[in-house]
Amino acid sequence: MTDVNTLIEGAKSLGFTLTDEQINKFIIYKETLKDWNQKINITSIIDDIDIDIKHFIDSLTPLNTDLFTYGAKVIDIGTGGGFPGVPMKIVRDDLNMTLLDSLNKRIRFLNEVIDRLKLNNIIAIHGRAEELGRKKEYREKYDIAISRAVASLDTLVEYCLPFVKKGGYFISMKGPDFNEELKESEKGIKILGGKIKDTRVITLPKSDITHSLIIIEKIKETPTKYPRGGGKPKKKPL
Ligand SMILES: C[S@@+](CC[C@H](N)C(=O)[O-])C[C@H]1O[C@@H](n2cnc3c(N)ncnc32)[C@H](O)[C@@H]1O
Repeated sequence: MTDVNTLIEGAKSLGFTLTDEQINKFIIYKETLKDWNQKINITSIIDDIDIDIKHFIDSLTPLNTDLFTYGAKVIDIGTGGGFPGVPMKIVRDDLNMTLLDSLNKRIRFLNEVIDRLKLNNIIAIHGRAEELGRKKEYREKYDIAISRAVASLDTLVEYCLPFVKKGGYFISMKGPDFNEELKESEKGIKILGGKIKDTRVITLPKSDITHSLIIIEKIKETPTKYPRGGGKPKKKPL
């Protein structure tokens, strides 16, 4: 018998009462994750309770901001095994979700997850953020860009802010000590058309793990020369 209590109680303390259908989707997601993880490297977190807390519950924390309006168009950049995008989509079926990753084997895994969980209005795309962010079909088309554990914030703002519409938000999911990173990103945030709106520190339910959300509002269009190519966002952050 799969123990779903941690998931149910953790979600509840964030304000989400999971339906049987949603619980079932999390169970299938976890099975698929553990199964594929034996063949391809998706995550180093493999313990059942750890997956519930560090992947599933943690991924739901951004939904507690009031930014995710009904039907919002969201892109999860560097989604890996689908975090935070897939758990968010399980709980908020109305969201229009794009999952982006530069590793094609992870995209294949995500397509299987989308299929097995029968999720609609969600797509997994293969590409590098700094390349897709220059393309008309993706550039400034999203209400929210979100990213967890992909790069330092000064690099990440150049990956993510180009996708966000004016008036939308980039949410960076970080650890507890974000002040230094945030300071080093201030210049880039301004150049790319962003403005720091809020920072929130969250203790994950059923644990003593502290995480943070850095919320950046897009107040101006990103100048066309960004994101830069040739690996510059990473090698030489703004
Ligand atoms: C450490 S994993 C984190 C995955 C997931 N967000 C999580 O929190 O579990 C980082 C992921 O970002 C992807 N990635 C790194 N740089 C990227 C880029 N420039 N564009 C798109 N994806 C990228 C990697 O392929 C990898 O799957």
